Amino acid sequence: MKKIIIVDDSKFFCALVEKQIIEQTPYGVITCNGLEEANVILARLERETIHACLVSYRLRDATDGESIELFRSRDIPTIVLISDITATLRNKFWQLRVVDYVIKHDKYVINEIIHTLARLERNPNNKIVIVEDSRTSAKMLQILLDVHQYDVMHFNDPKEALDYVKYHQDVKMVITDYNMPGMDGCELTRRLRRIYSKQELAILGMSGAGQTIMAANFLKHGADDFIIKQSFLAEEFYLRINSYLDSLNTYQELATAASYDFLTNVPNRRHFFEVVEAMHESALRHGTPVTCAMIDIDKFKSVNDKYGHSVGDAVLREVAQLIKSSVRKSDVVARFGGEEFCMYMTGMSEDHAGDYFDKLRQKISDAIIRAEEHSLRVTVSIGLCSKIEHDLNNMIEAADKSLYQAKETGRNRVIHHSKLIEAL
Ligand SMILES: Nc1nc2c(ncn2[C@@H]2O[C@H](COP(=O)(O)OP(=O)(O)OP(=O)(O)O)[C@@H](O)[C@H]2O)c(=O)[nH]1
Repeated sequence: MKKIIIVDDSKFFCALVEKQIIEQTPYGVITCNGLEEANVILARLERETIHACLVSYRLRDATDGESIELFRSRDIPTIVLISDITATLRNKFWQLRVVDYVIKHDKYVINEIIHTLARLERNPNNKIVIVEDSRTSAKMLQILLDVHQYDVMHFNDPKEALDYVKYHQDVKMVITDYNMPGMDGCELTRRLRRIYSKQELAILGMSGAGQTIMAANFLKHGADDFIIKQSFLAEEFYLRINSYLDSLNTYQELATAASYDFLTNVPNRRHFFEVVEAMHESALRHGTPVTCAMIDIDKFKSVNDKYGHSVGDAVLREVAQLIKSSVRKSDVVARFGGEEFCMYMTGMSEDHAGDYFDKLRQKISDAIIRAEEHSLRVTVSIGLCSKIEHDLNNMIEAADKSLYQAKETGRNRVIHHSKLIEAL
């Protein structure tokens, strides 16, 4: 487990922050009450085991930020704790490349610290693309972004940047200069906005001083913000970048939460139809074989009755996991409600689909599910439909009918709609 090192004179403050970090983050904590102790502890630890440190600017045995220099000399992301800020200190902090400073007004400062630590953890997954043909300016941005642990890529050529961002949906932000060979920053912004909305990608325009119209130009072309290269404060830059990326991440988390089932972490019914309707249209156009499957856990009520609801939940999670681990990337599986899952797959013949789902049924019935102090097995019944219909709902209905017959004829079996015994 990676560690956060706290260096502060007050044992009370250290204990308070330690408790919150342990409760709210995946990190362990080491506390030190002065520079001397911090030196001893740092000598004992490998750099890779330290996630970040919280360091008081003024300590009894180091009154002028010497503790910050100690941690920065080992390249450890540093958050400074301070009672007041001045212009001189601000300058000093950014020269030392600290992640942030936090003013110790009251106990709510701890929320700010946790927030900053969470952001540091997330940032390696936040990819930022810099598009800038000036080496000096690109280097300066890279250094600033490295302090906050962002995943940074640099392009001199806007066309190459456009191609890269087009095919890499994990890029969260583009920071682009205006004057560049081949395509200016506003044009690049306009083209990127054709592909990505503001909820998917943040764009920050940049240009040199004296181009007052540039801010309006960039914003008009779809940028979220604009900075003047030589004159921005590092602190202001971080505040802007972090605020855009925080909003983007929150939006994406909400979108994921709205599309995924909370318990099993597979897509929900709504998301299933959003994705599958487009796939179904394409399959109809190209004559691709498709199969719809309804998968339902047998006698699931008795699992809840015998072991309790939380074991029932664990069984649902495990079955979802078994199904998910069997599907191909191109298949879509969703929880339709209760103990029922629906699956849509393309490109498999009816016979193959029968074999495939029989293997899945077998895999689930063989699995020993461990939940709380219990070990149990469950079976599933599966109904299939491979007769392509214009209306996707008709296929799902046919798969559902087959599932009903699988249940009626003994459960733990796969029934294909083409083999339905209509009398039942
Ligand atoms: N633990 C848990 N149980 C759920 C959840 N959603 C639905 N259920 C339970 O799933 C059970 C479904 O029971 P039934 O519809 O009678 O079906 P069954 O017992 O699986 O019987 P067959 O489908 O006929 O084999 C009910 O007891 C529901 O309360 C859930 O999210 N968690």
